[in-house]
Amino acid sequence: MINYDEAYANVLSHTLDFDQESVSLGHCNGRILAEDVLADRDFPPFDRATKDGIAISSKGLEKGVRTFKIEGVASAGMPQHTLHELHNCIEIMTGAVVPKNADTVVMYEHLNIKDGMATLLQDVKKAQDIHFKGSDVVLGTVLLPKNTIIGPAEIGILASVGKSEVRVKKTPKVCVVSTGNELIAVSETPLPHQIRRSNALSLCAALQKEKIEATSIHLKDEKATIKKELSQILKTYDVVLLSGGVSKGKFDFIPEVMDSLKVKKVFHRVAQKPGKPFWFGIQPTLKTIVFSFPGNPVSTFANYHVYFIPWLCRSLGIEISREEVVLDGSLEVHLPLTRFVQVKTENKKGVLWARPVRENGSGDLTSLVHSDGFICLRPREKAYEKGEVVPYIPT
Ligand SMILES: Nc1nc2c(c(=O)[nH]1)N[C@H]1C(S)=C(S)[C@@H](COP(=O)(O)OP(=O)(O)OC[C@H]3O[C@@H](n4cnc5c(N)ncnc54)[C@H](O)[C@@H]3O)O[C@H]1N2
Ligand code: MOO
Repeated sequence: MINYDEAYANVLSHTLDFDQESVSLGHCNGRILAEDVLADRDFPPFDRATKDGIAISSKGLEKGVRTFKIEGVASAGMPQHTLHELHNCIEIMTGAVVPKNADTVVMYEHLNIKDGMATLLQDVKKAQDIHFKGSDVVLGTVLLPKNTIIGPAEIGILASVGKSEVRVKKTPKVCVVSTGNELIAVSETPLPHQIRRSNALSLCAALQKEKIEATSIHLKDEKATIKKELSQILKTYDVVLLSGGVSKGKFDFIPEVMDSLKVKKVFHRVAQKPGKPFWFGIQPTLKTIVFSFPGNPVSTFANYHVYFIPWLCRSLGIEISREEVVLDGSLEVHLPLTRFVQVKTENKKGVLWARPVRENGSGDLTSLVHSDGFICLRPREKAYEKGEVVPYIPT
């Protein structure tokens, strides 16, 4: 049995390199950018008025002009006007192009306008209230580097540089496979010895958060069926997430079937709780990665977040988030297991405290709704005390 750090390192050394695809701008939220996105023009692309008022030339000001004859009106969306006289002005609206020969804007509140003349009511600074061409960034600047996670702010930038189609990283094709004869469909009524299957639905929902629409399949604990189905699944998908059938039971066929399908075991069993019987491997010819999670709901859920999410981030070329919280309670961790403890976090005066939630073992899926993540407690003799900073894995 290997320890958590070894298991984690092994998982991360088997990442995949995903291809790229083009998706429409409206469908790229949450995806990973596969190209650098450059400014296709200066930002802003022209000298832009930032107030509604008048545009004047500072040369007129220098010559002592304080009352300006209104020559015309420039509104946003109009081509650039020209200011013809130093003692004239052009009324200008926010977002309009500052006229040629003008270099200063004065807002209406600082003016008295009467009979086609605008008089300054207070001192004016040259170049005020203009957002100058290229003052944010110049043409050719990298606005979004490759591997950026696309969110609402990024979509605004992509739109402004004309990307109606965006090159993004492909997400892996994932198949979620649950196993177990006791498991029935959600819509069925369980007999006393049966339970409704929930793990696959939880996993599919978690994958949706990563913009992955997984296929879900349930298999009975029959070796021949599992072998036949998995043989096809391995050929069709990049990643298989299994739940159940990996411990020591007489009907836990997954490790044996994997072996028969030439899926190379990277490791089986990790010194951790929950999720000790976790099996991880790769089919080298097909390059299919197999995460075979122990079936207890909390074990599946914890292993998905502890191992699969970092694996996905690394495969997609994005940073693995490493968070820390302050422990709000004391806990013992017996050797040699690393513990992933469900916690509920609370921000108290800018510090994120994590309080362990009440739970009843890895079969207790009801506890999962009371937590927002796991803290990772490596094994040590000394108990973990309130106030210690520990790694936190959000769920
Ligand atoms: N002799 C040993 N027995 C067990 C060991 C061990 O080391 N030696 N490890 C225990 C640990 S730890 C875990 S975790 C479980 C994992 O077992 P399996 O991966 O083989 O999972 P199953 O036996 O198929 O199921 C376990 C449990 O979870 C329920 N389950 C499974 N799939 C689902 C699902 N899709 N939705 C809801 N619930 C599910 C299943 O009904 C079982 O109750 O093994 C221990 N045993
Ligand atoms: O992997 Mo198990 O979760 O300790 O019941």
